Amino acid sequence: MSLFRAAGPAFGVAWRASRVATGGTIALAVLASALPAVSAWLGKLMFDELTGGRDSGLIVLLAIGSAAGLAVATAITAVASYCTSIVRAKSAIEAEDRLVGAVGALPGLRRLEDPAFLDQVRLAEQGAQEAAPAVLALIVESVRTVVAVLAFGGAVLLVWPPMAGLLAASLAAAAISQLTLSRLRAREVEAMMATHRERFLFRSLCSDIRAAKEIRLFGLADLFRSRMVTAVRTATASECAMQRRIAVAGITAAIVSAVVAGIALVVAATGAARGALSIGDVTLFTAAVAGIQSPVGSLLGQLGRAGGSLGLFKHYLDVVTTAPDLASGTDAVPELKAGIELRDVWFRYDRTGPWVLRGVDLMIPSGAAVGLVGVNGAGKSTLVKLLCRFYDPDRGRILWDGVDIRSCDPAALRARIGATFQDFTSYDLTAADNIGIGDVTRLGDLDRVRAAARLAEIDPALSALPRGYETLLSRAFLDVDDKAGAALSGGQWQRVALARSLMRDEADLLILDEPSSGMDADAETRTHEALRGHRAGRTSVLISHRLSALRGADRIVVLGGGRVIEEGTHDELLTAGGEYARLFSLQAKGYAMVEA
Ligand SMILES: Nc1ncnc2c1ncn2[C@@H]1O[C@H](COP(=O)(O)OP(=O)(O)OP(=O)(O)O)[C@@H](O)[C@H]1O
Repeated sequence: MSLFRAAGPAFGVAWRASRVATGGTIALAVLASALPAVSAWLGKLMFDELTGGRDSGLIVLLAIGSAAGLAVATAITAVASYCTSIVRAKSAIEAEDRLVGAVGALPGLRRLEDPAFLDQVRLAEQGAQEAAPAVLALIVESVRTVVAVLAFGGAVLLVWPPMAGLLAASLAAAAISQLTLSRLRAREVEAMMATHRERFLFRSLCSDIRAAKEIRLFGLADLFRSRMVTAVRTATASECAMQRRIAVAGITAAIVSAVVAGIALVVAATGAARGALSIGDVTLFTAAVAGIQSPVGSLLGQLGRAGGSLGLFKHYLDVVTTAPDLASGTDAVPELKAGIELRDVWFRYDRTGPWVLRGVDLMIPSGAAVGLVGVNGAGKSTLVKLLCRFYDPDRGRILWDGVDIRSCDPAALRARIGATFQDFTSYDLTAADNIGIGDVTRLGDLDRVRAAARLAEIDPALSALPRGYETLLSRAFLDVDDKAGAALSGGQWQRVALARSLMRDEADLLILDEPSSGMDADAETRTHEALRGHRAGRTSVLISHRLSALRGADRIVVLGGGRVIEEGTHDELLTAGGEYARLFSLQAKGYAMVEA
């Protein structure tokens, strides 16, 4: 998309954000633009009267009129700039809302795992803030310029026609250099994206509480600081080079316009000396040259700034119109009756990468508890992500009661699933919200929240917090009463995440990916017993490296080489003496050695 084709949508953002303020800004600009010409004309009449009729009453009136014209123009400009600030604030909300909405509405995870897309989102954020007010300012400057050129152009043509050509040539040269600069500026921002990303990464690492222990223990502070400084220096050097170009272009433009204004003065003065022009004509002519140069200069400056912002706004448009990363499915998802079946499912994260799943065939019967086992990297979490339809299989199908989930509305499918992911999120929210968001329809239902917390055995710890369930679970933000929030242990956070997934107590499918890896052995056993009771008769998929946690599962599935290599109950798999039996006896031996 060409730079200025993005101008229409950018103006659309301002217009939708506030029609009154946007329209008002433009209308006031038209008004304010005409006044300097009126003022200059009154000034010319005044000078002519001074050198001609010398009617002092008229002279005073013309002087007052000329000054009043300029004063009113200044007042209108101030009101217009107030309107612009409203447009700026409201269009930033409008654009940010749409941008965040578009990213949040992506149904899958693929785009968010693509660094190029993430860079584009960061550029889009910048474009979303700047483009609408920049385009509005460009329109205002254009209006000012057109009115000024029309109003003063006649005077210039009348006095010395070649002056119009001279002005046009100097202004065209400035326009070309501004446009080139604006393109360079936008390209520069894009090119420096990786450097800014690195700079941000190291800067945030240095103050991130989650990294603080390792940074201190491994003595990484200097390493990260120097990497950040290197990134900052690279970005600064490039920014300085760009500023040099802008300065050179600015100085050249200033010299050219001073020369043109000088020529105008010489032409007018010699004309007056020859008696061809009146003093009033001289003042009008020189005011006209300045009156055209000034708005055109501002317009060109704004053209440069708007060009840079529109370059970034193109990324905004790309992000907000980005195609969904999953084929659209719209079917409702009925309650699970028979079960979920994976039929010859193949999957890899990118087209050229290795296959993670290579033809998985698996039945998860409704009402059954299925345990998933496999070494690190076997694809257990990947399989779970496919069940939630964060990605679609590259080959094969996942059937929900016989219906391919590709045809289902992803949101409807996910509404039927409760899950604790291995890399769950610890939200900087209150304890109640941290659990309640597991079912946003019951976010404020404290009884439900506490029931889920009791199941996950975290209710006593949360009740004992200074503000109970209203305590902020964050060390990064202050509580409502300006006190630091509470910190939980790793295992306690895991229980909070588990409670969150249990908020959907009617979920057709509960997925628990290593839900108890951070819990002590007692707690793990109790938690699994409680979950078994709670989930009796409901479908669940449980992943755990501690095989004892899976003993009670109705069916245990072992993944290896991207396929299901064993399947059966705990006893059946032990009897079979395969991979599961090997892993189980290894763990049992470990416990026996500890006990001995
Ligand atoms: N988002 C991703 N992008 C690219 N590759 C990924 C991604 N997530 C996982 N992988 C790769 O897919 C493979 C399987 O990962 P997965 O997390 O499914 O394994 P897992 O069986 O759950 O392992 P673990 O027991 O360590 O949790 C790994 O080789 C991993 O590198």
